[in-house]
Amino acid sequence: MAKLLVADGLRKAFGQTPALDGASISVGAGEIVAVMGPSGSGKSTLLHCLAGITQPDAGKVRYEGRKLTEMTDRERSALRRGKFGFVFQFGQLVPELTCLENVALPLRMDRVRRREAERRATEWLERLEVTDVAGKRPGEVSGGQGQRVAVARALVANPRVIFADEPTGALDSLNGERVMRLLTQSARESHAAVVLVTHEARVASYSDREVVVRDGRVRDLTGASRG
Ligand SMILES: Nc1ncnc2c1ncn2[C@@H]1O[C@H](COP(=O)(O)OP(=O)(O)OP(=O)(O)O)[C@@H](O)[C@H]1O
Repeated sequence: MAKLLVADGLRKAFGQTPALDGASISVGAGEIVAVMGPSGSGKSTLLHCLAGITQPDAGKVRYEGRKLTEMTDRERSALRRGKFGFVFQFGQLVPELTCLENVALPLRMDRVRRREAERRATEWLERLEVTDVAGKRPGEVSGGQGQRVAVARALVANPRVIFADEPTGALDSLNGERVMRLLTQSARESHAAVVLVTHEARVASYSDREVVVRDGRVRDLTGASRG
């Protein structure tokens, strides 16, 4: 499989605390990878480095062969806006905007006209089974609905990689399953890769491949099980 995103030998410390200690991982186009591991092992830091949000102290991240770690901040933000989508534990929707406007926002930032942006946002609300909340503000919807809106927003601009950090962490198991089913189904239909940080085996089971981060390093479970 062609490798879309490759990180090699990432190191990152916060003061005296090492978060990553030589972490390497690669993600193929359209591949869904679950990143598991104990609390504090470096999962979120790894995700932030892969997404170009955090600069590692050492090591390289390449997206389609281009080194994120050597881009200017401006180039990195352009790449994030154009190619990446994000879903966090708490939807992080803009509270003043309706759910429809939240989903349309990435398109509006790309200068898509309002009517077209809202038409495409409406399609995504339909796919995520949340058309009924289109006119509501995030404060007026349930946790599960809010996460489905956040997934719609992450996918609306046709990203190549979705970064999801504990996307079901604040949901009960039924809503968590629904979010995971819709997230992975939509990503597969869009041929988007997913980097999914989770500590729940049930959530990780939606992925194609599981890796474990321990003490700032990555172990590929698939490779380990082969011997
Ligand atoms: N911004 C920061 N400032 C200081 N220390 C940090 C920061 N971010 C992470 N760390 C530290 O780096 C280490 C790895 O943190 P990280 O959040 O990547 O782990 P995690 O595996 O995602 O944990 P969890 O499952 O609890 O979210 C931890 O010791 C953490 O306390």
